[in-house]
Amino acid sequence: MAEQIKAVSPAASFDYELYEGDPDKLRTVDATPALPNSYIDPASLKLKYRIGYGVFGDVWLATHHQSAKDYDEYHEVAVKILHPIKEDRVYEFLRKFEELWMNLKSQQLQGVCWLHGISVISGKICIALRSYEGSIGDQMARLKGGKLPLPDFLRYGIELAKGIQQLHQIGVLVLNLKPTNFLIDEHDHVVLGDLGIPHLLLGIPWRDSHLAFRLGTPNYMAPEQWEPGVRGPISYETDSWGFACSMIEMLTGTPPWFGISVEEIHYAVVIRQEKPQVPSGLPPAVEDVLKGCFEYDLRNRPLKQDIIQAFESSQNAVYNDGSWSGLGSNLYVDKSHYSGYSKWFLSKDHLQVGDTVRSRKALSLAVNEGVVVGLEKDTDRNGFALVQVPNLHNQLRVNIFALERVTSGFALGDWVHLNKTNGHHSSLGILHSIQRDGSVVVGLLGLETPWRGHSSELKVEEPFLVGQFIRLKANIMTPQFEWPHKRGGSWASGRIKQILPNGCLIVTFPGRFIFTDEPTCFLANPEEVERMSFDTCPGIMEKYELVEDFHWAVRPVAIAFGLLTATKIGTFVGRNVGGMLNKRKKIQKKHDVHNQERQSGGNAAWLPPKVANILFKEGPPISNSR
Ligand SMILES: Nc1ncnc2c1ncn2[C@@H]1O[C@H](COP(=O)(O)OP(=O)(O)OP(=O)(O)O)[C@@H](O)[C@H]1O
Repeated sequence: MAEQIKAVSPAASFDYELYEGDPDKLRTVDATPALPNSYIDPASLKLKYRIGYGVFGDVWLATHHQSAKDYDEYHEVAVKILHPIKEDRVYEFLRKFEELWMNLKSQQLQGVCWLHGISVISGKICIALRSYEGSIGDQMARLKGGKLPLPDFLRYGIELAKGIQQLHQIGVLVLNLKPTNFLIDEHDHVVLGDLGIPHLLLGIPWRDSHLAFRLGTPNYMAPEQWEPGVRGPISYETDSWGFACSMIEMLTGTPPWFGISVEEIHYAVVIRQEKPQVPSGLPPAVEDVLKGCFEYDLRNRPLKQDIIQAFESSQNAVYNDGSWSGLGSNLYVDKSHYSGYSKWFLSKDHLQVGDTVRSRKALSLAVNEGVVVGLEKDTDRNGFALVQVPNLHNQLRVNIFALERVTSGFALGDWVHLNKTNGHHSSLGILHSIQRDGSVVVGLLGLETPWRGHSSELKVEEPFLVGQFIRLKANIMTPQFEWPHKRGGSWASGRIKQILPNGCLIVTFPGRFIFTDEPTCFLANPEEVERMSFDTCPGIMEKYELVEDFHWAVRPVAIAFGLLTATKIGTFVGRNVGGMLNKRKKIQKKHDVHNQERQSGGNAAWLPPKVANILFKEGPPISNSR
């Protein structure tokens, strides 16, 4: 494949000359797939001038010449010229693009920009789009303060959310949502100008190894987007984060994390888990849904449907001057979290009559397993279900948020193990979704996007829980992630602080004293660790070591306590032994005195006679030996 691509990619440094070779060379070698339908002959594209540049490449204005027997047309197009990718991967990109192109042509999506096709010029991928009036970014640049008025913000927000939803429906993630990628047509409607270029580039490296590949533009990237194989997977809710970042910029005129370096953004978003600030004064439903888009765990974020609903409900309540009546928008303001699940998480799965259900694990409700026999109104958000529980005469009326659906023995959030293991990624992960037909989506460490399969390929595993103590399994010599040692050189034991959606564990080591410049949290592959508990620790030493792992202060305190105890015992023993010796000495002395008295005739010369009489009233017979 590399040979064919080389045929269309002379290694000349790119200026804006067109490829002059034979595009048919792409299909010369045996078994090479034919040129994709979306392929544009580079000779038919005439680049005019550059109109923009970004993270993934430049945008040029160009003309696209199309001719056949009965027509000869020139279209003005915008050509996105990507940075060069590895030559042997160009065909892979063309194939992925073709899939997208076919989907778009068959679906006629309204909310996304019109694609003319794709070409390869001087070895660079060129995506030809319809030329629009400009972008929202351009419009903002012309406005005072760069802020859009609230009615425009809501209207564009709805159109964009619908466009994103359409792309999601054909399985495409945008991953590069930002105002410069929102294009405006002649009727002032907005469409998505980036149809998931980062998604198409997933796993395809740049030719220039110095060019950092990022799955998006840093200011708008969700935490899982920075390293999806580690903190992923990326999924539809990843675009909710990017959408909310863009909305904030449209409202305030400033992108989130403005003015700070890429490294600092990464540290703030991924490590410190900070969220962009949502401006106040918005209709409550919009504020609520935007805040929901910044949940660290993507499963807790709203989907596009929720966003559209919140924006539409608020649109009716907003006047042209930007003020809003508050009517209609309060309906959706419910900030409740059920034991760590956001309402967005809970509303993703709708119960139906006939579903097997059980209480959510974190709740102490007594429904082990039952069947839904009835649903009350408004079950999407806040309804109640009637549940028939075996051996119970009456049905239970339970808030639907307190219940989870169980299908083939699995429920959302279960820890699961793939029956077939694969060396490329972990086989232990977390169930993100299960349909009633058994199709499942699982988050697995090492996979950038969710694993999709059937429940018959999984088994339920004992869950890891936040707060649990863990250690590396004995057979792990080189863990996937850095793992600290104890002073003696053996692996330290840690405590689970957080569990990522792919099962990757964030672990702290409270038994280690941390110096300011040392990391406090470490990552762990759940397949490489085992749980520790007092009961399973075999000996008293192991139990003590577990206690030491609770806090770094345990050991010094234990040593201090030991020293104190030793000192006390020493003092105690010392005193007692000393006391006994003293007593003995006294008795001895008494005897000596006694003897002396006896020897001195019963009267100590130094004692008054009365006292001596008392002391020695039972004294020995008086002798006068001196
Ligand atoms: N199809 C188009 N029609 C008209 N103008 C366009 C089109 N595509 C892009 N532009 C213009 O080019 C500008 C920059 O687009 P470009 O996509 O290069 O920048 P970016 O979005 O910052 O980068 P990237 O998408 O690489 O992250 C846009 O703001 C817009 O003015």
